[in-house]
Amino acid sequence: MTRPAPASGREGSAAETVLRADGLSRHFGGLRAVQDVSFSVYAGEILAVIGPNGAGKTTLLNLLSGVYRPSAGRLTLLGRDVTRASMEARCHAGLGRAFQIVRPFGEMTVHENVTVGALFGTPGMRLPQARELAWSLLVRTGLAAQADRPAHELTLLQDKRLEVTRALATQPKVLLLDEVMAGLRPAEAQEAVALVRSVRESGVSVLFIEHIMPVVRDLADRVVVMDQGQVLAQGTYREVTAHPQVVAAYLGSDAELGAALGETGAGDAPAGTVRA
Ligand SMILES: Nc1ncnc2c1ncn2[C@@H]1O[C@H](COP(=O)(O)OP(=O)(O)OP(=O)(O)O)[C@@H](O)[C@H]1O
Repeated sequence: MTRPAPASGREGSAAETVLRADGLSRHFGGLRAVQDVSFSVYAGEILAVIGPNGAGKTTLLNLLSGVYRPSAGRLTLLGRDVTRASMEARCHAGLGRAFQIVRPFGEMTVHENVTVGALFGTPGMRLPQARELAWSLLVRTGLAAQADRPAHELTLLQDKRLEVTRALATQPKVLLLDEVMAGLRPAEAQEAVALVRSVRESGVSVLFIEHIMPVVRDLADRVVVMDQGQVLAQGTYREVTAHPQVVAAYLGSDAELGAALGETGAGDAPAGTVRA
């Protein structure tokens, strides 16, 4: 499936759909944590998923990566139905994930940690090849100087770099990021933003969950807003932050985020393409 490229400065060419959710739902007993969620991630795109606490963002990420099976709906990765596929099968099919809480193998070196990611991500990859791939990725993500240090010695920002590098070592076409900016100081968050941009430049699409609105504004080509398990709006940052229901959802739940929305001057923005 193709459509015009997202609003990211690459208009004029058609963009391939790399990940497509159709009517994804996940219920826990009577609780509809995710309800009939549909969206696409396009090649070369950075897509943010935002929403107030409890909106269903993490559950959605768990549905995408295969931690949970959906109660209903369908997930397509690079044209292939992966709705029932295991986490491992999704990883091998091109889906990578980096977690908010980083859990490297602390006693292993940084280079060994990434090598494990490479071996896991590509069945049949030989050790020398995995070590070489790990090294090239560490150079790219700015961790080469730490390559021989035990992972437990890293700073929080370096930990996050390692988490992203390990995920990249599985050679994904789409990378899922779960609040990777959490806990970072503003200057560190800027470095992490640059890292995510470089991931995209390397040809990997990115879907990220984030609470820090300036990061969403700076990084996302498009934004999917969730509330109470459903998609409230999707569009560019300006479009979704101009959407009255989005503003209401945030102001009703989180004053800080509401203020962040206000700071965009969103009331002036056109809301024409936002779908509620
Ligand atoms: N394993 C589970 N069992 C039961 N309920 C769950 C489970 N996981 C999530 N929920 C519920 O589903 C709803 C959505 O939770 P989820 O963690 O996906 O939201 P979120 O948008 O990621 O929130 P936050 O921003 O606070 O992390 C919440 O009401 C939560 O309590």
